[in-house]
Amino acid sequence: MSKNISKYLHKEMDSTTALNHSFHRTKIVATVGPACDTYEKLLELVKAGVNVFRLNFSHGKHEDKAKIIEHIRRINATEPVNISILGDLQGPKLRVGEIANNALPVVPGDILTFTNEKCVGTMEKIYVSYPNLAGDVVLGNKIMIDDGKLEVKVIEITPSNDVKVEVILGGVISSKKGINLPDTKISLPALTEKDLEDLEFIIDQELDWVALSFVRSVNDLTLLRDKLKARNSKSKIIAKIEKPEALVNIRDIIIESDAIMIARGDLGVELPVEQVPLIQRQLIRKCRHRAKPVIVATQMMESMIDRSKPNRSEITDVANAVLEGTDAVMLSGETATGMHPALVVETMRKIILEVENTEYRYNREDDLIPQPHSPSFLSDAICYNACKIAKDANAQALIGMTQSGYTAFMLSSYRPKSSLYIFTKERSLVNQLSLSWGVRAFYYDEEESLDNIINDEITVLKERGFIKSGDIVVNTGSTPVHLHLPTNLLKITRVE
Ligand SMILES: Nc1ncnc2c1ncn2[C@@H]1O[C@H](COP(=O)(O)OP(=O)(O)OP(=O)(O)O)[C@@H](O)[C@H]1O
Ligand SMILES: CC(=O)C(=O)O
Ligand SMILES: [K+]
Ligand SMILES: [Mg+2]
Repeated sequence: MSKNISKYLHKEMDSTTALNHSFHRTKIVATVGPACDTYEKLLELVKAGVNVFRLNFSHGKHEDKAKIIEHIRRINATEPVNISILGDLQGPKLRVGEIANNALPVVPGDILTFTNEKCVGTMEKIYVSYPNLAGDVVLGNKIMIDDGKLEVKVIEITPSNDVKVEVILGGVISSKKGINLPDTKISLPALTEKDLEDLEFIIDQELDWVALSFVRSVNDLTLLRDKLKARNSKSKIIAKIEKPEALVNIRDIIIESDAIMIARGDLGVELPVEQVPLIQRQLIRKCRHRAKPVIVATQMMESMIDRSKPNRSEITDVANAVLEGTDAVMLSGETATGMHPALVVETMRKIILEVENTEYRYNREDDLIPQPHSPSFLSDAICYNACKIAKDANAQALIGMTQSGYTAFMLSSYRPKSSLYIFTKERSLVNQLSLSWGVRAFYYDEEESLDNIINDEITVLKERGFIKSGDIVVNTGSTPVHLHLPTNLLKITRVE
């Protein structure tokens, strides 16, 4: 064992031993809001099983977010966990302004007028936060309000650039509700002025993941990537899939992003909602093939916002997402504004564990083989065969090393039955990998020799009780160590 091993033994361990619950391999993302934004509440959620906290920049102020970030960092510093933080940008989302008395009931046949001049919304006029609405829509276009709960149709564009619409599906319009224009090409930039300000904050705060809403093309991602690079940010990018345009370009979008979120809320408004289940299934498959983490989001446990038990359909939704092989499942209003944030997380974790502990179809090396023409074919072949050998030898653990994260995401993408431990000297990755299926990450920066490194890794895991004498473990690594090459080595060991 190399001399500094003890320094790795104090903190960089997974949450399971210390928090005394079994490790769920499908990760849980929870949105932070007024219902859970104190230190105590956040800690409670972590203990219930949260791996990643999402800060939604569509709501709330920077100063409140800064406090939440401080709380989460304190939890990471004092508890044996590596909770990741995800900043979710609002993106080019249109919203109505303030509505008089926060409620405007409308019925089919009513005529409304959308204007870009600020006003309190009434039957007379409703403010929409988008100067080019009249320029972008054409007669007959549908406009959805409040995630599609209400629907209107464009009947007139006035000389003063107001948009008159007829109500098709009635309901109550309240302040600040989102608007979707499924048949209109919006001419808003991928990163609005608000997004750019929020991004500065996200970079300053060194958040682990930044999610870009309403991604339409690879260009949107390149724009964000360049902004991050310009400031030497290590934040990784999540492309939120919630526009039909994204589906057309999905191959390139997956390749260019670090992870994908299936944002079913807006997605189900932007295209026929009955298409969402199969899109979800296909996106998860495609992401696994490209070794990119994927999150299933929105309304997973919606009824628990104000009830203490989920619907049967929600339980089945979470279970099916796990069976489809998603990396993570996400909670929004359930934890942000709901009545039972910790109970929702705990319930979700139980559903995940039940499926994971009884369903062994994870190892999927048969349906994912390395592509011989890929630039990373050689290291892909190592990862593929590491998983295959781990399965054949019934290995207790698969142990990978990574600097870019690539090997971790690749090993994880096979959803191996063996436990997956990742060692990295890249501090930012230790938290970032909390999003990735099955991964438990450790900080480790020795570079003496690969023999020592592998010995250390096995020792750390043995000291923690993750593996014991007689267990078989499979290690991946890279040699010569000091050259930092992509993964090129595979070793199988019986633990002494
Ligand atoms: N500070 C806050 N952070 C997050 N959500 C909040 C906050 N305050 C209130 N909420 C409410 O909690 C719910 C959170 O759900 P979610 O994050 O999906 O919001 P949304 O507006 O539907 O999402 P998006 O803008 O990403 O489409 C929303 O209904 C929102 O109104
Ligand atoms: C999460 C999100 O943005 C959505 O579901 O639309
Ligand atoms: K958002
Ligand atoms: Mg959305």
